[in-house]
Parts: sequence; C-alpha cells; structure tokens
Amino acid sequence: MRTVTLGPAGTYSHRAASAVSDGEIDFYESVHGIVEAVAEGDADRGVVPIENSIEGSVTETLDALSEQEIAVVQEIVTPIRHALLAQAEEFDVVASHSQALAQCRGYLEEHYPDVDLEAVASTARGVERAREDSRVAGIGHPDNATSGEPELRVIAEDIQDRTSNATRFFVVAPPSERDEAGGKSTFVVYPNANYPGLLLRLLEPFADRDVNLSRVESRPSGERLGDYIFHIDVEAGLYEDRTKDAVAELEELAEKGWVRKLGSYDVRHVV
Ligand SMILES: O=C(O)C(=O)C[C@]1(C(=O)O)C=C[C@@H](O)C=C1
Repeated sequence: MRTVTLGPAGTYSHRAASAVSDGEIDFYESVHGIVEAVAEGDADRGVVPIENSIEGSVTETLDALSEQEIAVVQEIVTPIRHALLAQAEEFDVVASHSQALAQCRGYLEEHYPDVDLEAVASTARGVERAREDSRVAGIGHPDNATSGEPELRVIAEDIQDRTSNATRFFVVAPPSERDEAGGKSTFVVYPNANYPGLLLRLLEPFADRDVNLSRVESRPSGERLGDYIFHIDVEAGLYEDRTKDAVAELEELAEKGWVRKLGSYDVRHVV
C-alpha cells in the first residue's frame, strides 16, 4: 500500500503516516498534491493535517477536500511539541510551516522579537534550511536534530504556546473506499444560496435528531463575495438512520448546490 504525505521526511504528517502505514511512504510538498494523487488513484492513502488546537483549520486541506472526490477513512490525533533547532545559538531567521510559526507566536515574540520569520512548505523543510544555513533556525519535532548532517542543536524544547497543542489529521482514500461505519462522519456542503437563517437551517437536521456536531467551518466558494462552502463533522456514523435522515434533509436544502459525503471513520490517538 502506497501512502503519500507532506514532506520531506520528518514532518508531523510523516510521523502520523508512519503510525498508520506499514508500507511505502512518499512525500509531496503540498496538501493539494497529496489529495490529488489519492483522488486520481496514484496513491492508496494520503495523510493530511486538518485542524490544530491552537491555530485552527488548515485551510489548504479544507479547499482540497472540496475540490477533489475523496474518502476520509480515519482520523489521527497527535500531540505537537515543537523544538527550535539550529547550528548555533545565534540566528537571524526562523523558518517553518506557517502553522508551526503561528503555534509558537508567543514564544518567538518573547525570546526572539528581532528575527525574521520565513514560512516554508513544512516543518521538515524549515529544518533543512537550518542545516544549509547557520543563520537560520527551524521549528519542528526534536527528532529532526539528529536525522541529518550537520546535526543541529536543540536550542529550546516545547516552545508551542500551549502544552496541550494537538493536530488532527485525515487519512484519505479513493472515493470507492467511502465507508458508512465509524463513530464520526464528514460532509462538505455548497448550498449555492444566501438567505437569512441558511446556516441555521443546514444544521437543524442534525440538532433535531440529537446528532452532535464536532466542527463547522466555512470557506469562501470563490464564486462571489459572501458565498460559502461549509465543512461539517458530526459524531455519528452514516450507517445510522438519524444521520441518513439528517443528510437527506441537508441535500434538499442544498438542492441548488451539492453535498459531498466524505464517509464515516474512527479516531486514533497517536503519541
Ligand atoms: O509541517 C509539518 O510538519 C506538517 O506536517 C504540517 C503541520 C500542519 O499543517 O498543521 C502539521 C502539524 C503541525 O500542526 C504543524 C504543521
């Protein structure tokens, strides 16, 4: 089984993928690339970050999920503990994924108010920048310090702004693998409509059937200002009548647009 995830080796996505895959793992430099590879059948599984407890949604993933036909077959939740890695104590630039820079914003402002922040494709890419250039520090998992040459110093550990920092990842598969079994389900809804109470009406079918929502996000549709695509996670499986009935109502409400059922899945916690 070929799994693809965000690279290079050493990203948090790679760590999450290693926990669920015993086969080959290949790397892409963008979430869009990963989701597209799975949708087109070039890979069996993709592992992509969806949400962080400090910084919120990974918007590139939300957009990729609404643009491609894909299944979500598992959720992985993992703690994120960032280290500052560099060749020396002195540096001018901190390079990392924008999510990681944001998760450490308070620490960086307090300890390194004058450094430049450089957003790169992943935390491991930032660590590579630190290996290539002694004026650059990277933020990533501390194991990255000794996984290449030259070895890097761990300047500080646990620099995320909250100790409870955690990220959710989706394991995605080709659409034919969508499952109805699982404790959670994800939907992407484009109502293609705009009237007072629209969002309320989209959520009522779940509330009426006692289905708990665990996430609602809106993303601009790109069609016109104020026009949204909604991402909805619920704590119920598609095999349940209450979920099926709620989705049937949702589909009626979104008849001018579309509803994508990404499938039902279980959650695995990985440390
Ligand atoms: O850059 C990485 O290491 C990733 O796997 C991406 C990512 C993210 O996009 O949220 C994953 C986990 C952390 O929240 C920081 C970065």
